[in-house]
Amino acid sequence: MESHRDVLITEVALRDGSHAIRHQFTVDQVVAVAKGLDEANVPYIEVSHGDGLGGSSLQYGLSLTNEMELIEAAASVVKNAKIAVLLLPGIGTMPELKEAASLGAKMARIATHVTEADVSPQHISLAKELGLETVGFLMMSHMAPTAKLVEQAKLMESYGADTVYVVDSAGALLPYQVKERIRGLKDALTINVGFHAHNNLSLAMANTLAAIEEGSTRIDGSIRCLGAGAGNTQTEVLVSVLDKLGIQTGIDIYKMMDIAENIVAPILEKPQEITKDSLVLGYAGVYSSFLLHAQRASERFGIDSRDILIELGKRNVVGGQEDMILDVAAELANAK
Ligand SMILES: C[C@H](O)CC(=O)C(=O)O
Ligand SMILES: [Mn+2]
Repeated sequence: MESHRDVLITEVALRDGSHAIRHQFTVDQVVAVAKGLDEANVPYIEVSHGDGLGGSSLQYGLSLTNEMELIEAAASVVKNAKIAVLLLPGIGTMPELKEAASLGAKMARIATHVTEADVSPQHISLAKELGLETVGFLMMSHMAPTAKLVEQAKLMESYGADTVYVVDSAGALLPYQVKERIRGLKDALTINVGFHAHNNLSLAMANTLAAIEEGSTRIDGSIRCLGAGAGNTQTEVLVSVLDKLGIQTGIDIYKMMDIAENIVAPILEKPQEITKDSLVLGYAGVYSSFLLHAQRASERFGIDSRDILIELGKRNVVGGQEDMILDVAAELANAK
């Protein structure tokens, strides 16, 4: 029997968490996590390279395992959960989306920078043609005022998306800003509104609750906080908090705690915490997935990683401009 769910959770550790472990997921790890999440009755499980389909590259980081193998493996072990994939037009291609669907993906999340929804119509249409549940994912949502965000979300709705997400890629939004954005979308759209948080300012839970209060019914979390930067809203904590609030997710809390402790914690290269660098991501409004790249550039050029991140924030650098991390570090080193 289908569980009643007030809020539908998408677990993103097997995609956003890929950034945190340098895209080194193995098939065994993905199978163990996906199987556990399915048994805990998580409705959606996202599996891809951290930067989505086709992300494995020198620019974004090479994957240990071909993501299609990971998607196929996850799809083969889940009984009820739907496997989701992320696709950034310009990184992932239509053939890759078709391949992911043929391997068992049931949801496509088409991600663009918050002001660039107009690069997504073909990908959203294809996802719909393939029979996939389709989400528009507006990244770096802190960089646009609510009116702009609403305009862009309406474009995605007009292309056929079933849901549009406000994505706080940098973990830079404050609760009142989340409320304003979700309320704007709820007032203007007829489709579902989702929210994806990062915990760089320790606000992922507060922001997620603010989003739900304003009517967001699609929410992302990462178990054990396995996501870019300081991670996302910690899923097992979120389902416990929502349960206390009387908000049904249909997810088994004990099972989630056990998977977090026994399966996911050993995958983490180090425990997820808010380090000085992840704090600066949120403070400066820098894309969470830049964290490890900036730390590597810091070692290579002998520059404080915080200075690199602050400078990237001043330059309003967005996803896809990872090459700027090296440029900025080199410039700062030359200026020393
Ligand atoms: C490609 C990004 O990692 C997508 C995402 O999770 C975000 O913007 O946040
Ligand atoms: Mn993210």
